[in-house]
Amino acid sequence: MEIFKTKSALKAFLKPLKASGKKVALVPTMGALHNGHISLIRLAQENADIIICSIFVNPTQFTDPKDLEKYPRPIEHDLAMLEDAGCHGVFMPGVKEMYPYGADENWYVNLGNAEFLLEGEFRKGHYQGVTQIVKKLFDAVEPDIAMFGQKDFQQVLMIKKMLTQFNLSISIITCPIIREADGLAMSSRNIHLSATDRQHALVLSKSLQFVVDHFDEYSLRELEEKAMSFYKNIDGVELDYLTIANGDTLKPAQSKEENNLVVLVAAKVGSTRLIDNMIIK
Ligand SMILES: Nc1ncnc2c1ncn2[C@@H]1O[C@H](COP(=O)(O)OP(=O)(O)OP(=O)(O)O)[C@@H](O)[C@H]1O
Ligand SMILES: CC(C)(CO)[C@@H](O)C(=O)[O-]
Ligand code: BAL
Repeated sequence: MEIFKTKSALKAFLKPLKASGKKVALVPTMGALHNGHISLIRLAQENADIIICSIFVNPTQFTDPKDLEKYPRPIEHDLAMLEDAGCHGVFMPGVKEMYPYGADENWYVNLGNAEFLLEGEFRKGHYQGVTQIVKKLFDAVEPDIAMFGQKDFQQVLMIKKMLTQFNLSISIITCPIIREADGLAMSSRNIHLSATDRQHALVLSKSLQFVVDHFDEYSLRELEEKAMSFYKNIDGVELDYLTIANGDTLKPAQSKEENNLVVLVAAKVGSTRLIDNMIIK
């Protein structure tokens, strides 16, 4: 497995492989890898010849400086996991390599109204940061396909909008959410959960599962109310949103007859903010 710190070294590695017709997949991450990330690598292997994983904790998508500061960075462990998984190359640039003129670049990606809903409401400017760095990673790798997790449901929509704006023909593959045995969605931030938080965090997947399991029994708003009531009286858990939304617009669903429905949640558990979602249909 090769490690690249610069775009030019990465491009030099990929050039002959692309020239010989190899299909390249990019798996963008912020490191602190877990089995959710490895599932993205595995799916990439089924769909491409050369797998590049990027590890870059992108400062511009963090709206809370403390969140950025304490984001886990176990790089030796990450590299061992990627080597084991059979990844071909790891791109781990420094901040200067990605933002040579400073991180406050003054450009804008038109992401439509959904940019400002859900995560966009609680993390202002987050999706500008995400889509700008993903555009830079796409420019560096020029992959045929790129893998993203359904766990960041809104992120996938925003990245598809960015592709449209820049007329990029990269195929985006959305990978299912990998969960711990008890239902908690794997996340790099789970490491910050205390033993009590870890138990309390199960409320996210349980409330989503309730909506999926009881979808035929109640109205949309009743389902949301009942799922939100799971969060009452749990010490240290603070719900940001729980909504049944249209999976294309992310606006609250208006009818159970809509085709693409998803239930999404974000909550602070102790000092750790977690997100999760389940596709209803
Ligand atoms: N449990 C999971 N199952 C499938 N994909 C996942 C899972 N967790 C993260 N991913 C995906 O892995 C990619 C990299 O995510 P990232 O490095 O931010 O990890 P993370 O676990 O989501 O961390 P955090 O949520 O704490 O930022 C994203 O496309 C993300 O959606
Ligand atoms: C896509 C991404 C790597 C961009 O920094 C990040 O948002 C993530 O890990 O989901
Ligand atoms: N996985 C999403 C990246 C973030 O929370 O910033």
